[in-house]
Formats: sequence, structure tokens, C-alpha cells
Amino acid sequence: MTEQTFRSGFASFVGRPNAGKSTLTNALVGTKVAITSSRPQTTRTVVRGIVHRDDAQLVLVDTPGLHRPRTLLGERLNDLVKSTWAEVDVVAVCFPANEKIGPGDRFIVNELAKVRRTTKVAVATKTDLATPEQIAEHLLEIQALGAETGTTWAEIVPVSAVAGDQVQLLADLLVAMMPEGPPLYPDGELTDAPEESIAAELIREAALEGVRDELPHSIAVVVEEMALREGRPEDKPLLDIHANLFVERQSQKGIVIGHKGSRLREVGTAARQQIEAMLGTPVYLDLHVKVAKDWQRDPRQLRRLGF
Ligand SMILES: Nc1nc2c(ncn2[C@@H]2O[C@H](COP(=O)(O)OP(=O)(O)OP(=O)(O)O)[C@@H](O)[C@H]2O)c(=O)[nH]1
Repeated sequence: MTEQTFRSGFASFVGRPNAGKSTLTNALVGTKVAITSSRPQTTRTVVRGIVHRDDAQLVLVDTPGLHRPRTLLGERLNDLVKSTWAEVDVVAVCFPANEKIGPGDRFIVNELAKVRRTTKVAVATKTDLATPEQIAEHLLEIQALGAETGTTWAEIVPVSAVAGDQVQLLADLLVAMMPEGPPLYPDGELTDAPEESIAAELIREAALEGVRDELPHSIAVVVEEMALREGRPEDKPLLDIHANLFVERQSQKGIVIGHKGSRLREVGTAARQQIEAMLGTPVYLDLHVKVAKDWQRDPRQLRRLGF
């Protein structure tokens, strides 16, 4: 009998905004790690989900959507994406099966083609939203896009993260592409994102719920302080979180706060519940809205907000 080899490594899902990357990460890891939203471009922080198996550890790096940069923030995000691609073992490009392959996908695959060494996989996401005929057509288009851009797809895999279709197969295929190596993280750890950044993302997700137009891109959240309150009995801990929610303009501040603070209260309650569920500790959330004028275009502010 030969001893089973252990594999470990990194994979990153990329794709145009809303392609289903975060949802797929969560489905693979089996818990809510990366935030998901029906609004595009909400994933800014690199959040890792870790798939633990007896024979492997697969670390998923969830990157922001790559797009044609229009602001300084956009450029920084694109740089972040490309440096991630060069460092991981596999990049899996997500193409939603319910939408046509478009210029956005072509742009990403062309950029990815410049990163030579990394293994490339194509994932047709959201197959529950497409007919078998559409899926077949979609897979052919993905193959054609590979040929056109000089990309060799190691695999083309249709999945539905929501229906749970083929998610396990995708995990198996990705694991098989990882190099042999020891576990990289302690058993059972699902993410190494600092708790502060998880909390910040959950607050941002709650704040994005129901807002329209430009506002989603204008919201940034910074957790200023996060600590267990002192003097509490051991079986009744309380986590104090002080966070600032930044918008770019005074007018946006009013929208976020709402009539007599009603909207901000809702956001605070929703975020608190999510954080409590995630960290398993009762939370006191102190949330303030501040204006950081045009922060997306200002390098100093970007640094302060963690970009
Ligand atoms: N029906 C269906 N919807 C899905 C599936 N995967 C994702 N979605 C939905 O598609 C939307 C976008 O999914 P996300 O996972 O946030 O997409 P993303 O690629 O991470 O988006 P960005 O963070 O903007 O880059 C959400 O409303 C998801 O619920 C799927 O397999 N089936």
C-alpha cells in the first residue's frame, strides 16, 4: 500500500463583476466567508476561504473584479489582482452561464494570458439559470475564447454554487492541480482574514443592501477598534466594535443615515447579527458615518482606508 500524498496550494477565482466568485468560494468552503451581493464590484479585500480535506488543503483567494480602470482605486485593484494571479497555483475564470461571453470576459482572459506559468481553469457558473442548450453553447464559447487568446484551459467545468451542482467535482479537480505539500493552515481554520476585515466587509455588505447608482462604489468601512469588553463574566462575553463607514459626499451621508437615523440603525442591526453569527460572540456595534471627500481618487485617503 502506498501512502496517500497530501496536496496544498492556492486557487483564485476571477471573472467580471457579479460572475459568482464569492458565492462559489462560500459553497466550496461550506460557510459564509467572502461577502456576496447582487451589486457588482463589492469584493475589495482579498479574503481566503480554506477547503480542508483528509488529503488536501485548498486555499481560495477571492480577488476583486478586474475592470478597465477609471480611478486610482481601479488601478490599484487591478494591480492587486494581477500580483495575486502570479502567486497562486490555479486561476479559475468564472463565466456566468446565463450571460453571453462579452468584452469584459475577453479583457480578463487576455490579461490572464500574460501570466504564463499559472494553471488556468474555466468555470461556467450559475448553470441553474441556463438551459442545457445554453450551457452547451456557453462551454463552446469558453473554449473558443481560450483558443482566441492563446489560453490553455486545464479544465472547463460547469457548476451551480446555489444548487450545489458539481461543486464537489470542482473541488476535486482543483485539489488534483495543487502541488504536493504539507497543510498550510491549522485544521478547521476557514479563513485567515483578520476578524476586523471580516467585520468591516459584513458592515459594508449590510450598508449596500438597497442602495442605488453610484453609492455602492463610494462606501468604505474601517473597523477602528475591536475588543472584548473588560469585566464581563466568562460565559457572557461582549465584543465591542467601533467602525466608521465612509462615503464620498455629504449628500451620500444623508442617504446612508436615513430619516432620523432609521436606515443606519437597520444597517447596524443587520451587520451586528451577521458578525455575531460569524464570530459566535454577542457584539456591541458602534457605527459612525463620515465623509472622506472623493476618497477613490485620493492616494492618501486610499491608504488610510486600507487600499
Ligand atoms: N442562481 C444563481 N445565482 C448565483 C449563483 N452564484 C452566484 N449567484 C448570484 O449572483 C450574484 C453575484 O454573486 P457573487 O458571488 O457576489 O459574485 P462575485 O463574482 O463575487 O461579484 P463581485 O464581488 O462583484 O466581483 C449574487 O446575487 C448571487 O446570489 C448560482 O450558482 N446560481
